[in-house]
Amino acid sequence: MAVALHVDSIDLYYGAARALKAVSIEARPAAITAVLGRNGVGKSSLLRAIVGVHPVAGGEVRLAGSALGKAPPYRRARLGLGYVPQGREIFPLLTVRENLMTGFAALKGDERTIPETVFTLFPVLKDMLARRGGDLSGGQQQQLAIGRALVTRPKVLILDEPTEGIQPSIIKDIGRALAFLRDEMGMTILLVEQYLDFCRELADSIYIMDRGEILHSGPAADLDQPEIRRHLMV
Ligand SMILES: Nc1ncnc2c1ncn2[C@@H]1O[C@H](COP(=O)(O)OP(=O)(O)OP(=O)(O)O)[C@@H](O)[C@H]1O
Repeated sequence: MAVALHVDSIDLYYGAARALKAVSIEARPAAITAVLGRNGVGKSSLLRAIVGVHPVAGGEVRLAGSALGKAPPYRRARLGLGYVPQGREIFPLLTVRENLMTGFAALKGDERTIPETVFTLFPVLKDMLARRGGDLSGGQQQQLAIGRALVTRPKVLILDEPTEGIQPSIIKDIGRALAFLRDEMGMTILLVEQYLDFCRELADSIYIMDRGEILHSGPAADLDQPEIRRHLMV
């Protein structure tokens, strides 16, 4: 069943520096929501707060209406949050199969299998199951990181700059995979990005962030507005 993710007015600090200021967003069920903004505006911090790897100082994250409170990351994974972190965080010395199996930690014993969808979406992973994660290209590692998140059977898939440093052909594969997960599996997807064209083609709705705050929200077509494009230029 498709579920929504709500972020209500969260604050996040690094020491005395406030990185998120009363940020509220909604990721609608079976839709792709993109958060855009320049370097350092707080996009990764927002995702880290949602998945519970950094504590919030105020506000609330709700999954399918239930507040997550102070639930640690492993519990959020069990409740249905899948996370693909920035930089992918593949284990370089583990094989592709072992990297995928690290997702089993979020599953009950009888659910510990790699879903066939992972290999349908990313056939290269099947060919490379016995290879070490560190031997894969950046794009293949990104596919592996998404595959590992899918192993946990997420209701909401959260991705931190999935196109960063990746060649165009693999960006297309990743875009197609995300569209399939939304359209055919009803998955709720939240991603942060700096690549405008990727978001314009793929996203249903967008948020624009600046200095820890949400400046604008609307349909992805808003990315065509000159004012918004100017704002996102580095
Ligand atoms: N561990 C940390 N300790 C202190 N400050 C941090 C830490 N992580 C991030 N920051 C600061 O918080 C702010 C937001 O960073 P964040 O990584 O969330 O931004 P971002 O929009 O994801 O940028 P990028 O695209 O570069 O990842 C920045 O000013 C950054 O320097």
